[in-house]
Amino acid sequence: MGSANQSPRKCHALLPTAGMGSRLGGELPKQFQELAGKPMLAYALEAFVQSPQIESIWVGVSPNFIDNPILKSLAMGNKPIHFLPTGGPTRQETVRNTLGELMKAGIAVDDWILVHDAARPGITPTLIEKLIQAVHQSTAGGLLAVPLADTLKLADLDAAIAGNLPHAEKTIPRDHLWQAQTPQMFALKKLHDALEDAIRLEAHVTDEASAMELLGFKPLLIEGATRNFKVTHPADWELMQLLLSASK
Ligand SMILES: Nc1ccn([C@@H]2O[C@H](COP(=O)(O)OP(=O)(O)OP(=O)(O)O)[C@@H](O)[C@H]2O)c(=O)n1
Ligand SMILES: C[C@](O)(CO)[C@H](O)COP(=O)(O)O
Repeated sequence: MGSANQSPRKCHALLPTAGMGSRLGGELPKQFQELAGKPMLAYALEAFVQSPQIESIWVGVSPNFIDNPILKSLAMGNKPIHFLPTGGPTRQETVRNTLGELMKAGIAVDDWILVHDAARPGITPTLIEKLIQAVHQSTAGGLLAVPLADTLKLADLDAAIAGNLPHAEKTIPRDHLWQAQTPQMFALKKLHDALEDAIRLEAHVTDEASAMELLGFKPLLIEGATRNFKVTHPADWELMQLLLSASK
């Protein structure tokens, strides 16, 4: 397979950062809180700045946060990082709005966009390269993901309704089940239009791949890494702090 650099289709990163981080808590949204010495968002930005195939980086920010000085402190390297006030009430609206601005800015409609959660600071240039190499010649796009390792239990619904401890009702076969990570890599306009449809139809879409799947695409699943887990709860924050401190 040829190098991604030979592809006429360029690659760009898009980081949605308009979430509240309510499950983590704290004074600031989690992506702007200091984790092992710098704002959590800085780690993912660094990984994309260091990835030679990434041409430009676009960050979807809540309009309420766009003038915050933290954003200025995040400028780094010689690659353009564009902070845009495109944050919306849901992740998919933030991504859709930011993709719309990329098209207005003249990014080619079939360029590759790698959408990555600001809350996954464990991403590395090696994982980004692996995704691009595997996906850049596909038609459907693809995403990092990890095969499920644990045994899966379905809890009884009655207990959940009554507020009691749940019981295992049955075990669900985990064969062929993967946990979706990010980056998720799709063509700019195809992804924009897929998210637009999903939002209009109020479809249950929690990542870019699910919007593409609704249109019949079958995105490639490329094995990611445990270190690329999403920081959602306080226990994730503590674990990520240990990991990032140890990698310094
Ligand atoms: N309206 C939203 C909601 C989420 N995100 C972003 O989507 C990514 C994944 O979301 P998650 O980690 O679940 O973050 P929050 O929505 O902030 O978390 P919570 O549900 O705990 O508030 C994060 O980079 C987050 O900032 C976004 O840009 N716009
Ligand atoms: C995009 C994602 O990180 C893939 O695992 C995930 O779907 C985001 O989930 P959340 O519902 O915003 O927590």
